[in-house]
Amino acid sequence: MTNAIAVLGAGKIGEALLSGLLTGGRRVDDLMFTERHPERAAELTTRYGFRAVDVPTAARAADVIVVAVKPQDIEPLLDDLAPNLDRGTLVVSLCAGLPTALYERRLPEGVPVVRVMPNTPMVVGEAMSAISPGRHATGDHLSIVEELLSVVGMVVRVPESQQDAVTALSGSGPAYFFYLVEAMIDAGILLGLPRAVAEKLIIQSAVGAATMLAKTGEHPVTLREAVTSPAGTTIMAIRELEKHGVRAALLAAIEAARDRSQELGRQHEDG
Ligand SMILES: NC(=O)C1=CN([C@@H]2O[C@H](COP(=O)(O)OP(=O)(O)OC[C@H]3O[C@@H](n4cnc5c(N)ncnc54)[C@H](O)[C@@H]3O)[C@@H](O)[C@H]2O)C=CC1
Ligand SMILES: O=C(O)[C@@H]1CCC=N1
Repeated sequence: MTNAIAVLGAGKIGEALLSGLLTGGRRVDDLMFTERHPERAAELTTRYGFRAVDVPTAARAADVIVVAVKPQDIEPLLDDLAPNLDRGTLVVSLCAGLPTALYERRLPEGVPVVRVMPNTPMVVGEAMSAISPGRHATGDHLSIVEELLSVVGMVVRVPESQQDAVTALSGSGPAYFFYLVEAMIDAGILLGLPRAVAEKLIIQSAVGAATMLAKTGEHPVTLREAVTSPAGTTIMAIRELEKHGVRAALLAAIEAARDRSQELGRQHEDG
């Protein structure tokens, strides 16, 4: 088991990972972070007891460095990290779009890098994380990352060439479900239901449907067909969804997210 872990950038994902590792049995003394906003750093230290450190301390003390800043903030962070990093330290990037080659170019020669695309259900231990090795990452490095992330959800290995698609699908995916739930609650309001009732009905339906998908192993089409009675209510709704191009909208939306992930990577090609 790796010992010390440092998260660089303790925002939503950084906090979710650190708190998940703590809940999963890691010692608080082995969990540290850097954060550019002092109020945010104080908040995390007060809430969990994690140590706020600077980049040189993180680089010296940690076996694994997890980069969790926005892709747009990566350049100054790499400037800080490069002169301090030991080539044996494993670097794990959670940043959308950023290729392992960027880190390999900017950090000491031979540093192992693993690219990860997690998602926010990490806060409830239900993340979906996809991991890919960079040029110097071995099977052992992948196992270390798998062990770390399996505490906060499921982990799959994918080739790095698939990471932009993964980002569009599962990285952003929770937002699509939240958007759908939000719209369905609005529909409840349209039909005259009290908001609290509409919320309860839709959220439990979402939980139930997700649990059926995860537990029965049935194909989504089979599960939908079981709800769709001949000349019943569901088929009337499905006809409207088809008429309004919801399926095509989803395909186009996810393609746009994939394109944006690729673009974020290209913005750092000369870095
Ligand atoms: N939010 C999401 O659903 C997901 C985010 N990601 C990726 O995770 C990364 C973090 O995303 P969020 O947590 O949502 O962003 P966030 O904005 O909540 O967190 C980023 C944190 O990094 C800090 N920061 C920025 N530059 C820094 C520096 N040089 N040193 C120390 N701290 C610094 C910021 O103050 C902020 O607290 C992004 O690269 C994003 O692409 C990946 C999967 C899902
Ligand atoms: O929207 C974003 O760029 C990040 C990456 C995946 C989910 N959130």
